[in-house]
Amino acid sequence: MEIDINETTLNRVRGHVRKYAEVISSVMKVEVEIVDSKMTRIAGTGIYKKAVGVPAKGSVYRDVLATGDSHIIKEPGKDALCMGCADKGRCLEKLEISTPIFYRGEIVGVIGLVCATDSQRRKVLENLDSHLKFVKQISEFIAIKLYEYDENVISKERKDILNQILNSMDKGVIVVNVEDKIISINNSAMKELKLSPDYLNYEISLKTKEEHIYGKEIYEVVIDKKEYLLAGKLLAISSIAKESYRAFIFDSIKKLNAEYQQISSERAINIESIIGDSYPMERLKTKIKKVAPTKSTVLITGESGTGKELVARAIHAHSDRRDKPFIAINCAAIPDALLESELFGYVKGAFSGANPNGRMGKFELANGGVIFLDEIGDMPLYLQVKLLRVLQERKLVRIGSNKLMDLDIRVIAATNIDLKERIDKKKFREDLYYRLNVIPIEIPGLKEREGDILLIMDKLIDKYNEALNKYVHTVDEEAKGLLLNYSWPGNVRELENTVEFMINLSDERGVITKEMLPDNILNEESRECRGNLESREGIQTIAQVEERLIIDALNLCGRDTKGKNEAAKMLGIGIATLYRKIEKYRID
Ligand SMILES: Nc1ncnc2c1ncn2[C@@H]1O[C@H](COP(=O)(O)OP(=O)(O)OP(=O)(O)O)[C@@H](O)[C@H]1O
Repeated sequence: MEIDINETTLNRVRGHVRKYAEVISSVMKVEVEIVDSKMTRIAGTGIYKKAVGVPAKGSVYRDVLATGDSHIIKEPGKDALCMGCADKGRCLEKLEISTPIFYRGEIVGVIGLVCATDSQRRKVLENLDSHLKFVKQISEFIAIKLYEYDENVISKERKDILNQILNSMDKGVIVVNVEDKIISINNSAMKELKLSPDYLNYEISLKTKEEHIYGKEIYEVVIDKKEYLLAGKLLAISSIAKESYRAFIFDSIKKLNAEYQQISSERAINIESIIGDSYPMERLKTKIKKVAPTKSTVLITGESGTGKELVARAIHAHSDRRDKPFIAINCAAIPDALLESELFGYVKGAFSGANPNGRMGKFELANGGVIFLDEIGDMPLYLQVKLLRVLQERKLVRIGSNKLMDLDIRVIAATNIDLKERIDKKKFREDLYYRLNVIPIEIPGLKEREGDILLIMDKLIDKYNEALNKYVHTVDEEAKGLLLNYSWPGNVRELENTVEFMINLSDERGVITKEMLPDNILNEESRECRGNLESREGIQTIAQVEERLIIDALNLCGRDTKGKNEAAKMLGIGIATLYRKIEKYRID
């Protein structure tokens, strides 16, 4: 519905005007013509029907439009108003009644009643009062129609404006009526939920999970059997109609889902998640409980897969920052060129190729909570300088900005390489080392706490029995011996992969036997045997064994990215560790 500015006000409701003209004509048994403010006939009955769209000539209508006064011309041709009329002398009308139509204080048209015969004239004059009232009433009805028309235009306009605003929002918006049907859905929501406008009127179920992420409530949303986990606000919208509406406003699902998963896994992790009752592990747990409530920086050291991240999360879970973010970043897994912006963020237009709106860095995301800087030993030197400054000043500046931001953050760093050795090689700053090493936590390798192997294995067997729908209840003595003797270079991560492997191979007897163990464990056994048999000659250094194992895994899985990922999994080490070792041993 668009307004044509050249159109007269009355013409906008011409359909209604024509109906009212017919109504007057049939009730009063007279002919009717209705003209607009430009004297053009909008409606006409009887002989005037053909003249619709044609300008009326009579001077009476012009006078009504000018003065706003009604006129009753009882003797057409003789009335003073007829003097200037072009049709004077040829006029066949017997009686003419002209009534103005007012709308918002303006005269927008005239209703003209014309009697062409004496009998019509007589009947109208007999009931003149009630007829005049009736026409005035119709004139008001027309004004009401004009009002409704304008209100319609205004509300459509408002709706259009609102839709434009909603569709330009990043947030998804879904409006739902009392019957839980979708009555409006914006572009962001359609994009995020992969829905089309056809989903209007579909039923939607919105149930709160009574959990929050960054202050937003998490909802389980179901539309057409599709389930989504969304975080946002559900607002009740009051309306003048009886019906009430609710608007669900939510954020980018992918982003929040990723954050949600991170947070929910963080929530689930606490000191109880650290399995092991060996002496070193008991000491570790006591230390975690002691240091968790402080704000001091922690440096966790330990081989790959010993549970450094697990310990960092447990510290977070037992600190008073447990409801604040825990943000982890692996400094070795992110290319140097990107690491700086990942850590510190950047402002709008900081560099080409960046998000045009700028981006928060991990430090900013972790503000108020904990940042976990994994594999800190791999951080390039120039970033170590920047990190040191952030740690000293507790202030942050995004790349491309000069605005200082206050940081209230606890730093937990971790490394599986010898930082002292890196310092000697001038690859790690000594001052940063001392800044980080306020509370050192060392996690022993799995082999050094053999007592934990069976305990952790038992828990993992339960986990994978459930996940893979199996029922393994025993590991036979021979397999147990091999597992206990194995060197576990990939530590708990490797043990977990091994358990998953064994449970996959298990049969309905539910007993793990030697045949179900992965090759690397069996191979190590045969190498050990060979070593024994051939005495000192057969002994290799750990590094040699490690290099051999990596080459074997790469030969088996391939050297492309997918192959390397598989090889890392098979070896029980992280992908970043694998890359580092490939570089260390110069494996092609
Ligand atoms: N004591 C433990 N009890 C239970 N699970 C453990 C334990 N230690 C490690 N894990 C599990 O082993 C896997 C590897 O642990 P995590 O990622 O914390 O090791 P990491 O030392 O940080 O490894 P990387 O140096 O390769 O990053 C995770 O699935 C973790 O839950």
